Amino acid sequence: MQNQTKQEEQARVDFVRAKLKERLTIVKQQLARAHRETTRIERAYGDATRVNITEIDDRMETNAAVQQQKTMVARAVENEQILEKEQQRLHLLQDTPYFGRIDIIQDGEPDTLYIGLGTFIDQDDDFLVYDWRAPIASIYYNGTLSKVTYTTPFGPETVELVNKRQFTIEHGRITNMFDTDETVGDEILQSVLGAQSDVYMKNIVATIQQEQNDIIRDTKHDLLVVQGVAGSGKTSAVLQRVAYLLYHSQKDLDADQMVMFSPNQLFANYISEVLPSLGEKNMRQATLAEFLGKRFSGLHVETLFERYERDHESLPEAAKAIRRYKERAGYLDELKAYANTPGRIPYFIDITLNGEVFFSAKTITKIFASQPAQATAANKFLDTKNALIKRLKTRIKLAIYDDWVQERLGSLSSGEARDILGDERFENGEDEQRYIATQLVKDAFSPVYDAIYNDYFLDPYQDYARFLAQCQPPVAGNVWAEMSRAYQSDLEAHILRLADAAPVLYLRDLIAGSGQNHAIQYVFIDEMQDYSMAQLRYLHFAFPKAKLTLLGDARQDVFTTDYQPSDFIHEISAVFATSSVRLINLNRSYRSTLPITNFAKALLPVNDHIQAFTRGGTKPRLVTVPKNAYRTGLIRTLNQLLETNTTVAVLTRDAAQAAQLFATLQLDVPVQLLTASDHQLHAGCVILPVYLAKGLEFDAVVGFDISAGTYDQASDADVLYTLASRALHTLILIALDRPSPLVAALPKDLYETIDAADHAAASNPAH
Ligand SMILES: Nc1ncnc2c1ncn2[C@@H]1O[C@H](COP(=O)(O)OP(=O)(O)OP(=O)(O)O)[C@@H](O)[C@H]1O
Repeated sequence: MQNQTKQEEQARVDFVRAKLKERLTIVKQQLARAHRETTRIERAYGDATRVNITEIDDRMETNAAVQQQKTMVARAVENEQILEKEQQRLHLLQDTPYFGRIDIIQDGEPDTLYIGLGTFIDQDDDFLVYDWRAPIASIYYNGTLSKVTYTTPFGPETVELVNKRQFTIEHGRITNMFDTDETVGDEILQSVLGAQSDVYMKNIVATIQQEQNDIIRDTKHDLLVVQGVAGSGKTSAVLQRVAYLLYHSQKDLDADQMVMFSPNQLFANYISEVLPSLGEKNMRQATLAEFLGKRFSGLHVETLFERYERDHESLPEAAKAIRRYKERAGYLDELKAYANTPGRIPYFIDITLNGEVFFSAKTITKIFASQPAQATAANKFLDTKNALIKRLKTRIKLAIYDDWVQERLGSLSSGEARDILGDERFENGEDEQRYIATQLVKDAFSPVYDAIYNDYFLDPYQDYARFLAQCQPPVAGNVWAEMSRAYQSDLEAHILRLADAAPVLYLRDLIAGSGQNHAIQYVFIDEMQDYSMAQLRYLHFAFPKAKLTLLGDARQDVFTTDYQPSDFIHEISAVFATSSVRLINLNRSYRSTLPITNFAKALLPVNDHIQAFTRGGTKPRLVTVPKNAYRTGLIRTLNQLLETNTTVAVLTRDAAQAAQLFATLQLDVPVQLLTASDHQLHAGCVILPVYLAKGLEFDAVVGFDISAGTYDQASDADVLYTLASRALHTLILIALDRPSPLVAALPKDLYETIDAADHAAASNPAH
């Protein structure tokens, strides 16, 4: 591009930055003033009004004056928050005010628009920068040079796009810029993808690709399913989608009303910087294990990782069949029918107080059974609860004349009596005594109240056991009975297996009428292939108002290949049959170099759809070494890789192998072991089992023990594919004794081989 153009563009960058600086000074002053104002109002009206704006809820407030003061505080706080957000946006724009420019002709008038992380308007109301999420900015991502139509809140608009320019601006200097007629050209993408990785994921706003833009801007569908090959930007697109949705529903949507289910805590941490880098708050994040664990107090719900490690030892055919049976969406339908069977009584247990039965299971059963037979279980349950509360109240009234109460009354000090009375005043001593006696009884009976309120009289675990007993099992009766026994003995050890967790929760929620969160508006599920249909159905039930975005890759099915057929997409559409569904396929893989993507895709039996992004690099290396002589070579390799790479990962088959390898290497390589309970990724060299690396990426990946015996089964191809596709620039596979047949069978031109003798000699000349 001509020098003069570049100078002109640089002059504009300088101009915008100067304006930004001016504005920032003003906003800082305004913010300081606003803060003083908030403090002043809060002080003036005292503690009663010191509220967080989000706490201004629908609690009844009788005192109108206080209400008015609260509104004033809320307004002041809100004003401060708006200014804070603006300050944050201006800071974001300082280094890189924008990354794109479009020249358009609209209604015969030429116009030039610059696109950046946020809108910036000067005092003359000129738009110096447009937010990348503004309707007109979609032209930048979607349009080629011609007439283009974009959607506005008032309907479609058509303009002519005459030029599109991309910039890389660092610390206010344009380091790269060029015009393109493609959607978003390859050159800048090349340099972004060629860079070293970080321990945090970066945002991709400057280089969003057209098909990713569709995911980001879809607001029409209740269910968006993104099936994308490894490294195709599913996670990236979905995070920009969150930012997009927050921008477009500023008034009605808060980040707290969005939940992202992440595959593990490392991943949650890895993506945690993307939204803040876009000037937005992070949405809520949870792993499925955390979500389930919170709902079962006192029980440990088996995690996917624990199950994977256990399966790895043995997974008999019958166990697979049982798991498939329980993980169907239909299993939950059967549970629902079971829960609402007319005349059926859930499994109730006694409510006890101090070791004595207070309300027996028999009494509770009678109350439940007396409800209209056709009512739902939840309605009957609610009526039962109300009836129990009523009976409790009667028991309290009667109990105040019991001896123990009268004795307690007699021995109360005047201080204790005053504490109980609080602000209550009575006309005569008798009423006062009755009040105090009632409070004493209420206090003594409070465990009963808690038990009723918290549904402790329902035993969903045993109720589920009864359900199991009446199922039409997919295996022989004695095998099913054995599973039921194992379920009971696990319960005694306070363990609930993963396949039973969502069903037990569902049963409990159906009966107790609980477990649904109506406030959540969006749920995002990453690595959807790791979820069973039953779990997805349960999440749909738990967040009934939420629109869902599911993303995943059926080919990175590390956890379930052993027993699940993979027509996932078909099934999923059936599970959410009532919603408006859109399926988007992402087939272009951006993460890895061309040789690594070509190698990874060759591992899969069906791979024609995977398109590699053409970024050059060295071929993957397969090093075969004797089983007991890998150490020296591996140490050398890792130390070498660390010289030129920010992140290096050694990926093992399971956690035990990772721990063992760590113990072997830790004295000679600066290396860290990562386990399922870790939250934080580190730069440098890490060792972790491959399943924990899902969703993550590293400059260099060393696959350890890619040997015959470790990766033998056809289904292991998915695990190897996941492993290989974690690498951005370098992939090295270490086979012990003999390489995995899955790799050995690949065309030889896809990788380089280094044989044992060379490796041993190169790694350890003393040998
Ligand atoms: N449009 C883009 N511009 C720049 N980088 C991109 C783009 N799309 C994807 N990438 C990069 O490609 C890599 C993979 O992206 P991401 O992790 O979102 O993919 P994914 O489909 O979720 O991967 P996987 O399923 O393998 O975990 C990341 O480094 C991301 O920054």
